Amino acid sequence: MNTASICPDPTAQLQRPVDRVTVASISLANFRNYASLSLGLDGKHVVLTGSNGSGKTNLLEAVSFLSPGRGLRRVAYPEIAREQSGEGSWAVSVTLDTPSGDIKLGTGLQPGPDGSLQRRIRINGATAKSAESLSDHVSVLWLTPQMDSLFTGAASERRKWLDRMVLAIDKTHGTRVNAFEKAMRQRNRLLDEAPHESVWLDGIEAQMAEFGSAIATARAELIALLNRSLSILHGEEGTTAFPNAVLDLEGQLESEAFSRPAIESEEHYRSVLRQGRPRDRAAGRTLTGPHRSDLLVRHGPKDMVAAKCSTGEQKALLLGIVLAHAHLVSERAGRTPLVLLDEVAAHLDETRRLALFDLLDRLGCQAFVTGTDDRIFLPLGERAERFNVSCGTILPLE
Ligand SMILES: Nc1ncnc2c1ncn2[C@@H]1O[C@H](COP(=O)(O)OP(=O)(O)OP(=O)(O)O)[C@@H](O)[C@H]1O
Repeated sequence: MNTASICPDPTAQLQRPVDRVTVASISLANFRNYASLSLGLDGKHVVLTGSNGSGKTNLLEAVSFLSPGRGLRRVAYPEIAREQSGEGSWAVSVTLDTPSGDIKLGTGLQPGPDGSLQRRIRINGATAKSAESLSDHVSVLWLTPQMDSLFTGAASERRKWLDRMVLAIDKTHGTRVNAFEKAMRQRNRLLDEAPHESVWLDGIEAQMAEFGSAIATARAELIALLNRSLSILHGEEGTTAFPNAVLDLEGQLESEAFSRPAIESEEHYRSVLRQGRPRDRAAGRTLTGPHRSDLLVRHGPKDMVAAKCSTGEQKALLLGIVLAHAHLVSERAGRTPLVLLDEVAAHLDETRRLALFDLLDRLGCQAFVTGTDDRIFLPLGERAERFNVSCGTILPLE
């Protein structure tokens, strides 16, 4: 049965108070160009400036490992270990400051009982079973230069982004996506090797329909919630700095039978899969399902698809969505997320930059921002702690 529901009524307002969660300290061991680092913070925004290649993004990446997945660069864990060390292990330890007290989180690649390196998660000193447990304590959102081509690039990247946004408010979403992909691989193999095994196919397609419709439901709900947060944060039209983005899901399916209204129906998807066996067998893959859908983003005021907007407009739309997502996560989780903005401020004109700083104030979350020029962050004044990053060391700026 399809049980996915991020929120039964996407238009409902949540009234719960929001807790402010900040990083009070962070320690790194053997993490990229940091042999070891220990940094105390005071809960304000964190501005990291320094020359290219000094280690600014690396620190943001370390913070991004406080969420499930492979961090903001999406690399294999062994790549993170500092090359010069000759070891494969690395560690990130963070103390969070929350209204209910400090929480100590640790993650990294550490040798297991058999000596092989495994990702470890520790929460308040105890080993946690999975990285999803981190989501009970902190949410981490980010915008990086690698995301600049999101609107013009492959649909698969937008789906991954969308799923990551769902994951930030529904920690079971990753399991559902993995289960769907596993079942789809099994179906593709069976169609190829034993297409007449209809009982097996029925069973696998039932699983695909269960997880596939749950994925589609969760994505559709996230989009409804995000559109609402976009309107609340930026106004119906958006501001001059952040034009409102309007999000939608497109089927992008070769079969009209799996159109948007039907996407959340498990029974319908199961029958589409059954009927589509000959065609999918000929194609060598499953042609219908949530793995073929796309996230559509439009520039609201211009009523134009994001991919056709200027580079600056695309950046403003992206940033507007990330901030709206921060608003949504605060509301749903009842606590502010950490927001990592890598090389974002330098690409904004002064009006947009000041609007960004104001929005961060409104959201109340702790942001980690990077750049090569410290002066553009001066308007943050007392709201931020400023640091210089240089060859794997981080020192406060006066
Ligand atoms: N596994 C590793 N071991 C050692 N050094 C590494 C490793 N991975 C990356 N580095 C180094 O880390 C350095 C800093 O990278 P980072 O991406 O943080 O720079 P940055 O300060 O964000 O620079 P930019 O302003 O150019 O974006 C790079 O010089 C890179 O060679």
